[in-house]
Amino acid sequence: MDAHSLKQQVAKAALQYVTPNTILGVGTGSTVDCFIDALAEAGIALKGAVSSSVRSEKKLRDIGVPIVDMNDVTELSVYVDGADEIDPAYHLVKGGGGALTREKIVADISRQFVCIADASKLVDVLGRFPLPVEVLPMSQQAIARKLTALGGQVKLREGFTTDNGNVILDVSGLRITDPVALEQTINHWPGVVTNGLFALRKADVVLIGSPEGVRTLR
Ligand SMILES: O=C(CO)[C@H](O)[C@H](O)COP(=O)(O)O
Repeated sequence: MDAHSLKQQVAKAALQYVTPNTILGVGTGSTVDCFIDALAEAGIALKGAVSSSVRSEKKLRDIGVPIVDMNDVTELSVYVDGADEIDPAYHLVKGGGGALTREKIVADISRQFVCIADASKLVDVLGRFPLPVEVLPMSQQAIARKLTALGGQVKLREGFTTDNGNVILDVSGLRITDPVALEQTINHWPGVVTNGLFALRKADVVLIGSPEGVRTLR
């Protein structure tokens, strides 16, 4: 089974968490693209969606799902999104697509975060995938120095601006044994918008696609 088929398989499995005629939280990435395709294929009618990126908003509109402003909802029952890494406690690294801040905001107001990914995303310890950190452009150098002092190698994501008008620093070489502490530490630095650790608000359900079928971890 190729990588795209695994994404399609796990995306389809996430449909069981979708209640028709409700407002759904929808994340960003190639697995979420497959999920939006699966929604269209299954003909599930939604009242609307709160989405974590301009990219997903466009794709949702194209299949006829109305986009709902985050300020017009108090809570979502379900948020479906992908991840770049998942540890055994369902802490995540996200932000490979650069949508980490909006993803964190939407996940935070959702009762259930359903994470969809293929088995290659499972790790024992987070840190194999470079940790994305969204920063205000004026603080780029100051934050890069602090991240380097933590032991990471810091690289500016060249030519990329987030949907919020900021830049992303990708930090490789970290071995993240205490994701909650690291998430809090980095987020306290002035100039950081947020980092890609989803440890304080982690996934509630993880669906893993593999050639043997979809596994549900909760
Ligand atoms: O966090 C994300 C975007 O900011 C994505 O969920 C993450 O990068 C996984 O993407 P993909 O499904 O393409 O592997």
